[in-house]
Amino acid sequence: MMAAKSGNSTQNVFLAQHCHWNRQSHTRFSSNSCALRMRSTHPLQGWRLAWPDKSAMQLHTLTTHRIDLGNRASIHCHAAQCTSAVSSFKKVDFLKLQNGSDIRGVAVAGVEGEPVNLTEPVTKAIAASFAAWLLEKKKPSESKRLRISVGHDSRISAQKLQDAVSHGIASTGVDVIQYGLASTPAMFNSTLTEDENFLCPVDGSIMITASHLPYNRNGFKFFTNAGGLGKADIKDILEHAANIFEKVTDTSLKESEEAANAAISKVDYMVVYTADLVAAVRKAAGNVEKPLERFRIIVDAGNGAGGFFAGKVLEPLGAVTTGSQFLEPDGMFPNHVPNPEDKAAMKAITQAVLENKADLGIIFDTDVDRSAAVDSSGRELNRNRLIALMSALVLEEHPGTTIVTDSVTSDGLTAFIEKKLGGKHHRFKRGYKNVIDEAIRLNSIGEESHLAIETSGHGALKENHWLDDGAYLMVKLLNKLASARASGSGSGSKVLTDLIEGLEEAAVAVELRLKIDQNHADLKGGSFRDYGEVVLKHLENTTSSDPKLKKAPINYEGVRVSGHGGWFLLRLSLHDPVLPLNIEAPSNEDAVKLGLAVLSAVKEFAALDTSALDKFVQK
Ligand SMILES: O=P(O)(O)OC[C@H]1O[C@H](O)[C@H](O)[C@@H](O)[C@@H]1O
Repeated sequence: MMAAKSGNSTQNVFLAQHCHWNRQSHTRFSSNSCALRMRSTHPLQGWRLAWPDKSAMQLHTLTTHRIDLGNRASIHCHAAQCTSAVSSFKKVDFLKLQNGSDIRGVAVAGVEGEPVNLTEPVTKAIAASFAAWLLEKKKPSESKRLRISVGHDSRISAQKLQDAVSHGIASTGVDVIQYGLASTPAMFNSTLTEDENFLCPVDGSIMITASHLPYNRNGFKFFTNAGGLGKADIKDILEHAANIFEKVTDTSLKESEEAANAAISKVDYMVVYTADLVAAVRKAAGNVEKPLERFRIIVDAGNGAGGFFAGKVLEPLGAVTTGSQFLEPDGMFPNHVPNPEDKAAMKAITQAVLENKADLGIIFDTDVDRSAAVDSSGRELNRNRLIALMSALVLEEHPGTTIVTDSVTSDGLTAFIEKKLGGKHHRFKRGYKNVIDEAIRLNSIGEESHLAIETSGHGALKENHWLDDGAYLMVKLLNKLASARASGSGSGSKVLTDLIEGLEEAAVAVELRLKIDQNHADLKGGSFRDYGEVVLKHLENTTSSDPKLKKAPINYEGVRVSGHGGWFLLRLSLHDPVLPLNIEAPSNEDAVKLGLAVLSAVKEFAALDTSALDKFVQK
């Protein structure tokens, strides 16, 4: 099951340079107090982050640098003054690697215009910074060593980044538990599992993934047992990483690698994670060993990390999975983009379901935090339909509960949740972390919510620790199939399709992404966000004078307007210099009218590329 833990020889190497977080007091430690602390406490844990560079004797020449992090925190960096400390690494803009609550960058060279910025030294600095953040947060006693699990998806840069992450963590004196190929939700789960045989629970976890992005990208998601880290913490970690990075030398890097290998263990954690999923379905079916016997279920993992679902979850439950496709990890993603929002991906799983006469098809994104399904007739159960289906299941268990969704959900979905299912639809913002945090907030103020879900296929349930887990969403569907069969109330995926009967769907539903040229003079040196806000304000003013259009009374991002039997939403992208425009309407003609209303308001903005909208209204 796992490799034995090797020794702990990292400690001698990391004795010279110390960067530490001091969130409360902003106190500066003097050089002497730092040196004393180092000798009198556990050498590598506590408040310090040690990044390897020089020798212990350089402790005598420590100087302190303080970097302010606004009102959240400050970093104190004690760096030995030594000319050999001059890093041979190029300056890196660490904050550019932030992507909401994730870190994303280019890890593989070869794509024009996309230089590599997620190098191994950068990765090490980020991992070391996360470990330092964790040490500061958990404040472990001197006798306890913290541990961080590290997993990755199928990307071709996974191995090299896993090594770099491991070395970065180990350089702080924190133990590293490598899981190898894993899913994002499994990584979070490892902070909750209580099983010392698997070295669990871990104190923190890092998933190496860039979700559905192209092969040359990669990135990180971070977890503690409180869930995924938020934007503010990621920003702190990146700023701290930049500071660490500046102090790294070639020699220090090499030394750290040799020493760090000793702090690394390997565990097959997916065994635990998949056993939990299997147990959940068995339990829902009334403790039947093979509740999915005679079901034919096809999995499409898109050559990402989700292939385990066929052999390790469905088959033990009795399902036949022949016809499943793209289960082998392949970081070049040769078949289709692993993304349940992608048309080609949905077409591929639909075809496989129909060709194999399967009862159900299941598709995951690369790191399995998103998913969708296809019923036996080839009907896609993704986007609004998946939300409707999950809402139906959750509202059966929790009548009247609030369903939190992202902002691009349809009016038909609201009507379905509120009129047909008797729940409440709280349409919030785009972004999986936003919807999850909002559901948690609602519960904290007394409004019961059990489901936070996006049209992207991210969905999190209260019963599953608010973890957005594509595999768990699919387990909820399997539970329904299994329990319906056990109770004799139905067999096959019709049970699921029947649940969303009455969901009204617009004949036309499009998303057009209007780019903002960040270098355009019209920005007057300002940010694309400020520019986008001006565009949105102007659209809001223009549409308010059109009697055929009505602004949505409650709306949390962008401008959402009803009219011509449909609606549109123009908002700022969470990450890109883009204004995504969603339009839904009963006919193409109505959709064009809505498109024209937007176009007439935004066309005067010279830095906005409206070509997609121009084309759409000319149809
Ligand atoms: O704002 P957009 O560019 O449409 O991107 C929004 C999406 O970004 C990422 O993919 C997040 O994982 C999703 O949770 C989010 O919905």
